Amino acid sequence: MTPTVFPDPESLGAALAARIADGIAAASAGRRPYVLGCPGGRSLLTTYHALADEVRARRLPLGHLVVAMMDEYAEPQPDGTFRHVDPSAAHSCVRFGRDEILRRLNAAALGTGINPDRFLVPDPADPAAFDRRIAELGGVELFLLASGAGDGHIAFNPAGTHRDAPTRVVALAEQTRRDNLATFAGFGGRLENVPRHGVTVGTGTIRAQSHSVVMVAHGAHKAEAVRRLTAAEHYEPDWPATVVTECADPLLYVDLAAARS
Ligand SMILES: O=C(O)[C@H](O)[C@@H](O)[C@H](O)[C@H](O)COP(=O)(O)O
Repeated sequence: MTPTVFPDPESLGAALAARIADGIAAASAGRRPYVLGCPGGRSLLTTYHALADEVRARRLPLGHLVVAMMDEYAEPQPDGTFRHVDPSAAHSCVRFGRDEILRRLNAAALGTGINPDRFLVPDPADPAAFDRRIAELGGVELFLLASGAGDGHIAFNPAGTHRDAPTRVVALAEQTRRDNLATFAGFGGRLENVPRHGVTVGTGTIRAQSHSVVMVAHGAHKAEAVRRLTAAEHYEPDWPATVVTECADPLLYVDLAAARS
């Protein structure tokens, strides 16, 4: 893939937010849903911030926007089932989505905000329901993507994931857990604080259900991710983020620091 290089994460976020805002406006005019696939973590923060600015400046209504979070940490229960971690936890992707996306965008929307039933998170009790709901909505208009720095995980899909994997509960790879120490400061840098399981959108779901994708990588620590993604011509299971190469209308947005190193 050929990356589009931006000077810094802020200019990257501004360009991507303008693209998303165009899509939301078009969907609103056409009275159809606009499903936006969203990672938690640091990579898309500048985009979410800039999107709030776009929503405010363009007075965008958000009634057609569906925010689909790509994953959440999960805890095993005594009966062998799993449930989401406490949504008030600092590392919860549900918390991240509510604070960094819903609350921010709703505060910027002058009129209609995001309907609470249009915030989707895969449920460890019924992961397949997430894929069904996405399909019912007509797919994901734009899936925002990020790559793990150390192992190329995408959402929580670990190295070795099959390209057609559905949304499901997974055991987190140790390197994914190590990468996520940096993603969520609330772990206090202690690996034992990082949960061992998660519910994740599948690589197959991302491939089959996305109408377009933008993979974002910024910072010198993402240099290896950028190297792997630019070199990839097809899906490479040892770096699951390479699934981006097999998605419809894929783009790779990076900053100078990630591109240079
Ligand atoms: O946190 C999540 O929702 C994702 O599961 C995870 O895959 C994340 O996107 C990457 O670990 C990159 O994280 P950063 O963007 O913080 O580098």
